[in-house]
Amino acid sequence: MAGVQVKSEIGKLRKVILHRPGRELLNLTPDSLERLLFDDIPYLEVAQQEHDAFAQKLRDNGVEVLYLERLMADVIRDNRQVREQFIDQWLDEADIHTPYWRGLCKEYLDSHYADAQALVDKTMEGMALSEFEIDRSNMLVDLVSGPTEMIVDPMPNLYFTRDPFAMIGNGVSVNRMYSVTRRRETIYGDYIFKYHPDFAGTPRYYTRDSSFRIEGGDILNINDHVLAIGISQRTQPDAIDAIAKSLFNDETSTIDTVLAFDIPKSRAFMHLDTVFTQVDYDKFTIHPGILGPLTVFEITPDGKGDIRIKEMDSDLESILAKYMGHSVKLLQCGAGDRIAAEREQWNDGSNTLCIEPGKIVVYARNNVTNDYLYKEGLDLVVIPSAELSRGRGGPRCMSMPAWRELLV
Ligand SMILES: NC(=O)NCCC[C@H](N)C(=O)O
Repeated sequence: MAGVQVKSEIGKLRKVILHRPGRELLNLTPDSLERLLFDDIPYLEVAQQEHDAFAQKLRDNGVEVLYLERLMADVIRDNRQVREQFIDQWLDEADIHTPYWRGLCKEYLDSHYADAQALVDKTMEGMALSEFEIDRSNMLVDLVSGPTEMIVDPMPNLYFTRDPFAMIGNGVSVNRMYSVTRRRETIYGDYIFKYHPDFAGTPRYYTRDSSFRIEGGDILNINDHVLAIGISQRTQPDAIDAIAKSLFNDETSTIDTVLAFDIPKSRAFMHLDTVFTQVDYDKFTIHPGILGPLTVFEITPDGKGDIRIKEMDSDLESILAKYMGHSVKLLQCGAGDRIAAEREQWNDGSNTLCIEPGKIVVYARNNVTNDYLYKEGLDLVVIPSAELSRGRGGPRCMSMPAWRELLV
């Protein structure tokens, strides 16, 4: 199973990429929360226990669990040149204010982080001013900085491996992220898809240096011909035009239709998968809040290397039925209770990870939605969620499938 294969949202999951939350969460402070896209500070030890329980449930269901941080360490472990290149790129993008501090950071990494795994973990954790024991009496900027000042920000959102890159069929979109804080996350994917023996050579349909923003949470593989992408707070329509062209003109891709779902642009609905995920051949979870305002556009090749766009004028069920070839049922988060829907939506009640048709991983805390999904015949793999949910992402956000069995 070298390379990637993701031609649906529901085919039996065989291989997945996760990131175990690490010390980067310890560098969240009340003042940095908003900028770093968190609403509260998770208790790391418990978040790790919950994440380990998630990974174990996946293994118990026959899924090979790969960790982003280990794949990245594999890439640099025995390759001095790639290691140097990685450090330089990470420093270049770390928003370090002066060449003097860049030099100090490089020296610090070289002298303290010879071990590949320790180095990768450190790049994720960030660097605090307090780690450097140097005379700062000649630098006004350092003297006025508070003790929690970070020289390099942490990357606390890394455990949402869904977003920085996304598998589409046998290829990958390495994304340009919406926020400054998440932009550096794609460095890891870039290196893994360039240099890791299991992933090098995977066709790329989008690159991190593109002009427009797109995130993996907006990308849903409906089947091997149809891809759905959210126009959301995170993903710009221009990026969807670009990726559609790239998919239609690349002979490794079988996608011939992209459906662009125009969802409200807000934090509660940040990605399409925050409000809409497939759970079975003919079932989707959905947040009722998007049903009214949803507009869907169909994008197809025009036969001359460009694209043709058509606004769909039917309801979501009819649109999905048209492209899937059978009727579908939409299962509403909160089971029809609007307050439960909004509360559980905030904790990713619609953001399930399907591990085979009809079997989904869900957060324990969304009990109203979960009871309803259970009564609708779904097989639920329930995971603890007190701390993980503070980052505003659920089981789908916390996982990037690398291999799913094809549907028969
Ligand atoms: N696909 C997703 O909805 N991912 C969740 C990302 C949460 C993260 N705190 C963010 O705001 O980007």
